[in-house]
Amino acid sequence: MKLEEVRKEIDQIDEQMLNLFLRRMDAAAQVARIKAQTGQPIYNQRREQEILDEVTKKAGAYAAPAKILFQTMMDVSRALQHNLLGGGKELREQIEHADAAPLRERVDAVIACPGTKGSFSSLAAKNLFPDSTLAFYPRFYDVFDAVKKGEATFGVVPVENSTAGSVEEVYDLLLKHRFFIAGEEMLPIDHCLCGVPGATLSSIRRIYSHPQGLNQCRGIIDACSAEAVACDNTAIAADLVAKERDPANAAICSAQAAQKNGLVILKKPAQDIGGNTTRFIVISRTLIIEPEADKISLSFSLPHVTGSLHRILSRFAACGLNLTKIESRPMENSRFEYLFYLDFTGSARAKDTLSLLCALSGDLPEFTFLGNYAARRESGETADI
Ligand SMILES: O=C(O)C(=O)Cc1ccccc1
Repeated sequence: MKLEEVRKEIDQIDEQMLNLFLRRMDAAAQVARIKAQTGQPIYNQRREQEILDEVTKKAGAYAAPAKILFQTMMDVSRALQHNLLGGGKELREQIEHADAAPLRERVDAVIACPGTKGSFSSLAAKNLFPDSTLAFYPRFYDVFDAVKKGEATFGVVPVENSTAGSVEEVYDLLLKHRFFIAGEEMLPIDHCLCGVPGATLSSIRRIYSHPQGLNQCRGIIDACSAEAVACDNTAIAADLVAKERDPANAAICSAQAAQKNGLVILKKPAQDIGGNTTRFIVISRTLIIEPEADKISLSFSLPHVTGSLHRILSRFAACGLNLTKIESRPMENSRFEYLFYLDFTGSARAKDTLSLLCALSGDLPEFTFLGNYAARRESGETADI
């Protein structure tokens, strides 16, 4: 057979398959109606397993790809059924009625920031909320607590850095509180190594900073043969060094934190790798979706079944949504079970995306829609304090 002839045959098979697929979807829709009348759940694990076992038995050498094909068909059928039965109704209403007022215009908002004046988080907060009031809390934990108690409208916390990676503590707090993400900021981070007047690179014995700062500046810490001492925050480290007045102490912090405390800069930039950038998020108790929102965050857990993550990701890909970040964190009180945290490009207000989110909310254990917000590129600017 010539290539042209085989292609013709494939076209004919595809046409038949498409017709059969459409008939299968119509049948799945009828099942949804019957299940609604009889009050049966959409997901019937035993029946799905029986179908897969039968396919595997009959497909011979193609057992593995046939299983993927049938599993995917059952996934999309289930999504259709969830949508027909109004699954995820609450989520749909929440998204459709989300507050759309831009963050920058919320001048009455109080923004909880970790550390003290001059912390990198506060610089990110100033970029996001130029006219709002900042309130400082020592640790990330306290920022979440302030938002929970309503002391602050929003919180701004770092989630990942281009050199040091994810800030796991913040992911754990976010997944625990299930707050919404209302915005993000990409801040270029230029660390300063600084000490009290009179301190020099050779007088330094201890270097204080947040673990993220210490991890981003390993080279200079080793070059000074100094002890790395972890603090709650880079700006708190600068306050401490100024208070102790010991030329053996130094801090890794922002230029603003150094200046505020009258410290002298011994090395800038102090980080190991150029292009050092941290991504910060805005946490909120209420759902805010700004008009230009183009990034979606969500979390869920997955059953220990082969290919379960792949199956979910392929459903996002089918909607044209691109995965930009995935993180897995151990679940509290369950050994070796994980919560997955995902970021995608996309708008929750787009019809197909909203349908997918609603279907997943009925289908996945522990599903949480964490927000839809405007993705930031690097601004190249650090705010003044
Ligand atoms: O906000 C700060 O200053 C922190 O201590 C957290 C941090 C540390 C390093 C880079 C970005 C944020």
